[in-house]
Amino acid sequence: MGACTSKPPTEPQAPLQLHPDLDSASRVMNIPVKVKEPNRIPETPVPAVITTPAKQINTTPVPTEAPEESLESIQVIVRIRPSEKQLSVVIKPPNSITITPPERAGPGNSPNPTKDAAIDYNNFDRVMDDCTTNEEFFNVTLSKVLHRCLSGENVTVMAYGQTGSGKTHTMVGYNEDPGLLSRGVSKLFNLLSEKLDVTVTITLTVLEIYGEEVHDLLAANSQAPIRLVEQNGSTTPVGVMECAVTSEIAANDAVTAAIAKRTVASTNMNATSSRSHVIVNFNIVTTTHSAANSTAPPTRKIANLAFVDLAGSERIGKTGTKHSSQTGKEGVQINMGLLSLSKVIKAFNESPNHIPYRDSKLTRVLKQSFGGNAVTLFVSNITLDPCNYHETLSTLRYSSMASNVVNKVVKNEDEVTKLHRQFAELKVLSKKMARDLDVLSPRRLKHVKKEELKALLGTGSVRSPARSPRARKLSPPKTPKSTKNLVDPSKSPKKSMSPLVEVDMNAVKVDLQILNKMNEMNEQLPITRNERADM
Ligand SMILES: Nc1ncnc2c1ncn2[C@@H]1O[C@H](COP(=O)(O)OP(=O)(O)OP(=O)(O)O)[C@@H](O)[C@H]1O
Repeated sequence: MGACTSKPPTEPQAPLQLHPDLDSASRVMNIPVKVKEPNRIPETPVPAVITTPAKQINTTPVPTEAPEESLESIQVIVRIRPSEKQLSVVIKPPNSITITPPERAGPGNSPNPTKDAAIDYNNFDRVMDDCTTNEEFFNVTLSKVLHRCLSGENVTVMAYGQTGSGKTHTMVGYNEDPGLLSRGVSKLFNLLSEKLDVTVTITLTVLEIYGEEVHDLLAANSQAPIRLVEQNGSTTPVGVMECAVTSEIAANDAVTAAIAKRTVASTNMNATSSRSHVIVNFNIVTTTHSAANSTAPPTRKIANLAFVDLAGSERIGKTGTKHSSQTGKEGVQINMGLLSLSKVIKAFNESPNHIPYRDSKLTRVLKQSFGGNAVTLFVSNITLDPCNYHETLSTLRYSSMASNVVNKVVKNEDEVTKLHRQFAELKVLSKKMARDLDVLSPRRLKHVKKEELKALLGTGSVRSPARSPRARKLSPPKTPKSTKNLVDPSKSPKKSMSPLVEVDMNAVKVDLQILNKMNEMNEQLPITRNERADM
């Protein structure tokens, strides 16, 4: 550790910022506002709304199957911030870290009770050491899952850890080394530029959770509290500004301007400490048209890409603030919000029947990312400075528990696409049903040749079903005469069949029941007689 060229941060770097129009003076505390060129990573000027001529469009029929649901654990990636003093650690790539406790855990901390007992964590998805650049970090994390947004899957990336551990550095970054946000936006637009058969619309919302208040950072009055409502199992903010973004530049500018309104303050632990949680949401609607059938409805997938930069947990004593000060009160509120998040994570491990999402605004807003419908990347930011030993252990403990949370990821489609899909499904089913019923109808059975029936029944020889002991055995006790001699198809081995009798045996079983019912009602008995006559 520590052999890399990146230096421990002595001077706080200027955060990635700031839009010239920023309206942050009233919210930013104790730090001067610096106006810089908005950060941009290499640009590909791609319009967000891409409409292609019909001839270039690929054939995409209406999907006839329900979207699959995949169960996926939250991916936890530990990132270590450079620091001058280092705890003794062993990192075993790619995913394990062992920490040896210091003799004393540092000023203000109690003596270490488990002296010399190294603590081993090996259930992370990845551990990235303090030499890792933002670019490398992006390449092994978000970059690998971003494409899933284009097929309608929600993706959340969130940074968690104590104050000053590098969450904003990871998420937002700096002009020279942009973070996951602008790298993610850049890659998203690059991916879209490669998709020629779709129309895409992207809208942006930016929320701040400050204490127990939710603010809309895109609104002119970003301090007006926003109400949350529960809708279809997830929490929706009411009346937030949605900004349509049509290019990478527009998206980055809008995000930079919004983040500049976030509340920050200077503490002993971090000169630009975030006093609120920020959630940047991109709502991505991808519409695919069918070139083969111009009357076919387009299919529409909807995904949410969320970047969550949490405020850091802090010990009021260490931050050098007073409980009664504004910064001290904010610290208490931040800790309370994070406590509710750790309770949610803990509940998945200890009492999964009740997950206390409703305990705070933070956990309500993040509900889909914990146990819900999202591919979640959980970045666990830590420092190895011995004086932060207990905080680092706590972060690792909760991160380890977070890796046990399983989400149900679905390819989201809009209501119209869903209805069309269900209608197409019904059509296929009803056709199949009609075909199966027709195969079993007395009229068709009369003409089924012996060989074909042999193949259908999967038997070496065809006997009169009435005389077959096997058939008798399989007949249900109260089967009406008319159908009791038909062999239960589920008991027959499935063999290849002639086209005439190409039929799903399970479907036949169901159809048999229907036939029985029909025969019961009509008191018709010709099937057995006809079969016997033919055989
Ligand atoms: N990987 C890193 N390499 C170099 N410097 C870093 C790294 N991570 C963090 N820093 C520096 O450490 C300081 C604190 O980082 P940052 O503001 O990202 O912490 P934070 O976890 O967001 O803190 P808070 O919760 O208080 O907002 C900043 O000056 C930042 O530049």
